[in-house]
Amino acid sequence: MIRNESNPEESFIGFLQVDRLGIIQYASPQAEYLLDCRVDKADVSLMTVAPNIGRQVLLCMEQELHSNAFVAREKERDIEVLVSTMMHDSLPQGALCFLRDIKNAAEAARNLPPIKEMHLQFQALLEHSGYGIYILDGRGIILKVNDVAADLIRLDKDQVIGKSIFKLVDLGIMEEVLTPAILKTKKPLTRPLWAIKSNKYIMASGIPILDEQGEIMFVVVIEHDMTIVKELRAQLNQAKQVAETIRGELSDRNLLELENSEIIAISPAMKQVLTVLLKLTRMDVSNILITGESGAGKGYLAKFVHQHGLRKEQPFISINCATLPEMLLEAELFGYEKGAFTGASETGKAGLFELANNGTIFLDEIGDLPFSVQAKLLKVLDDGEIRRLGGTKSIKVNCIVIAATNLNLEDLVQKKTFRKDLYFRLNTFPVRIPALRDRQEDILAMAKFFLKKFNETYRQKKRFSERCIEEFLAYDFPGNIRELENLIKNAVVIKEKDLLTGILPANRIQSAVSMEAPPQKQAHVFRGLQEDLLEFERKRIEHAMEQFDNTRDLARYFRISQSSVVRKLKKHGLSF
Ligand SMILES: Nc1ncnc2c1ncn2[C@@H]1O[C@H](COP(=O)(O)OP(=O)(O)OP(=O)(O)O)[C@@H](O)[C@H]1O
Repeated sequence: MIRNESNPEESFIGFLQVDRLGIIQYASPQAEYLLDCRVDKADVSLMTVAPNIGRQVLLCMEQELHSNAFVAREKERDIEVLVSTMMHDSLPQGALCFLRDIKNAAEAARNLPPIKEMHLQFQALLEHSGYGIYILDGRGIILKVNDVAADLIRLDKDQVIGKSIFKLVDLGIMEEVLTPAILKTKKPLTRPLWAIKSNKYIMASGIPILDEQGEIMFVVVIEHDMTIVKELRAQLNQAKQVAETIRGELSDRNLLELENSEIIAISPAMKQVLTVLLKLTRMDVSNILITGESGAGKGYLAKFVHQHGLRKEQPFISINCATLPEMLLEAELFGYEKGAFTGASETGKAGLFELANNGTIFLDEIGDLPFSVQAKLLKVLDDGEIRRLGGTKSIKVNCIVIAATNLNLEDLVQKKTFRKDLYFRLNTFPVRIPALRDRQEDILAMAKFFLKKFNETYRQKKRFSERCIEEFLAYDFPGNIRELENLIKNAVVIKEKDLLTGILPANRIQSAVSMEAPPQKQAHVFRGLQEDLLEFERKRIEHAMEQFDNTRDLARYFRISQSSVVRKLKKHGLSF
């Protein structure tokens, strides 16, 4: 509002601050220009430099008016004055005076709002901005303070206006404040403060207003109540925790969605494995070591990790470390430059790590990795860099590494055929897949899944007999899922009859089924005679159906009529 340009003649508004005796505390260059004086020493009275104005200002304080406006003639100028009294305990402590030359003002009136209007605007801004506002002079005396600021420190405005901020802090009336630091450094400052009395968290910004000499005229401090922001931050943290929980639940939901996919996981043990793998894929972590017996699904799950991860659009490169001799394996993994070895291609070749860049590389049978290649693999894991055979420059690669083995790597480390440091690097996220025999719930689901798959592939309508299912559950599946898959594929293709029986290796199944016998007898104790007879009848018919393929032969075998055979087949849901 005060135009503070270097040439006072171009300014319209002068500003003065006097104490309650009319001694000038501060005069802006504009005020000095209008009153034709210099206030550079102490104790200059307004009555001396501008008696007509001084008289009216003192009168205003005497009469305890909050503000007044008048026109007075000084030094052949008609000067319009707006007085704003600084009150303390309802007593005037001094006054702020805004001055302007009416003649100039008339000329400028087209551009400037009347001084009273400006004052009103200033007051409105002060009181209704929503921020706490202090205005202090260059000595730290509080000139103005609005209701919001007073409320934040739980004091009346009159208790602080006209007082030194230093004294108020010394007396413990106000707590930590910004102004002393700003007066010292003459620099703006923003700091969080804690208003103990109102229990509010405040963000305070103080700005020094400097005069032409670089001295502080005022300090304006604006306070923003951040309590709500703090509360919102607490709510946000709470929301984040909820989101984390939901994310955890989502991985369970993902498991549900997987029920429709080609991955079978009914048993709690397998569900746990999938939950862990889903977490790892979501976090895009590398160095996952999958262990488990041969055929348990290690390769299948490695692919699953890739397909459900952030890199699913990128390559999935798989290599069996047991199938290639040392030199070739090294060339496969890291590539080679032309002429690197006898028989090397003329152009050189990129290695699998390069091909898997940004995607996933799956190192199957990692326990069989030759010792010399282990050191090179360790370097890739540590530095994310490879060097082609015969090459000199390092190439950066960024891929998820998943390794798998059915060997016990710790044993290999003991036997010194596997590097300990590599084992620790690869084993960052170990996942053990349980053997199929240890997840009974999955056996039937898998069996049904493979039967449906191969029936579709080979256009068959094969189905399992009851005995077949009992045998599955009693069998120990040394070859795990791969064995089950192959057995069913074989049976679907080879067996003549649609009702599948005896598809497991005969020598192993005998003992397995007989071992299961006692609990079954136990179960019979609780069944009625009728149910037992029905089950006996069904089993006999199923056995007979393995030897005969029409109802006529069955009738002859059981020595009953053909129509009785048809009725019984229908009753048990059986057919040829
Ligand atoms: N969870 C599963 N759901 C459906 N099919 C599966 C599942 N896990 C494995 N399979 C099937 O089982 C077969 C064997 O799996 P995989 O080759 O991944 O076993 P592996 O543990 O890697 O065996 P190896 O140690 O001999 O390499 C695969 O052909 C796949 O079709």
